[in-house]
Amino acid sequence: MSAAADTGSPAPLLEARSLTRILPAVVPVTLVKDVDFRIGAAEFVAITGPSGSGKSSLLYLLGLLDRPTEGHVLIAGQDTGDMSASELARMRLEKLGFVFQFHFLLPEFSALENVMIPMQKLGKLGPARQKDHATDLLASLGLGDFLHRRPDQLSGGQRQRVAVARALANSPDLILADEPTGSLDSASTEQVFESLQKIVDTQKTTVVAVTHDLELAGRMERRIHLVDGRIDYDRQQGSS
Ligand SMILES: Nc1ncnc2c1ncn2[C@@H]1O[C@H](COP(=O)(O)OP(=O)(O)OP(=O)(O)O)[C@@H](O)[C@H]1O
Repeated sequence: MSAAADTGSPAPLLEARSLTRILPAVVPVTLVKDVDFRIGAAEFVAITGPSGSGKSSLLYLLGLLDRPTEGHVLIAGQDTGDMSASELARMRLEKLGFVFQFHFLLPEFSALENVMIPMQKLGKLGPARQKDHATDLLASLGLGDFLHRRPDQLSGGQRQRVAVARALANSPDLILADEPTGSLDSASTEQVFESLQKIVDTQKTTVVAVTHDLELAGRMERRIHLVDGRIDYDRQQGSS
């Protein structure tokens, strides 16, 4: 049953219900334990916590890149627990965008071509419209003069903004970012942060970002703080 049916109100965009991930081993490793939250549209949320507290593991579960041992991830009220691998892949392509600490751009392709790749995979737009859309996205992130540069011809901050544009290519409802500014200097960090904030403000896309940077996390509207795989409710700030 969807969250919307439970409450009569619109389902949150992203919901974790008693989310738990335990790696089976002689001594099982608990990565995430009993995590619950609801995140709405156009929220900018930081996931913080010490090294090894489970931030990346949680993001992988939310991004449908890993499956929980117990509990549920709901996206727009839809429980992803019963979905097949191909249904999960489709949902990732249509509804989610990913940005990682390392940009993972394809080195032999230009910025424009890299941003067009998710559109080609989805197959909803023809080549001319893919190109127009990729051009608009890159221009909106201040990269209008760098469309035809390959990743090795861009600065770290520019590469990461191309990665943000690529994450936006299929107009996802939700961007999941794992340390998106982790390898950048302060000026590039600011540019990438402002790009993400702009997406939230203008496109009403929700952004959930793992970060070690507490100053940056403090500028996001809400923080989910993990300790040993669990939410530390004393340090969680913003709506729940
Ligand atoms: N495949 C694995 N096998 C064993 N332990 C693992 C595995 N993956 C993660 N862990 C452990 O699970 C815990 C959570 O890891 P995770 O990467 O989610 O933490 P994190 O908060 O993102 O850390 P960091 O801030 O250092 O990136 C850590 O203690 C880590 O060592």
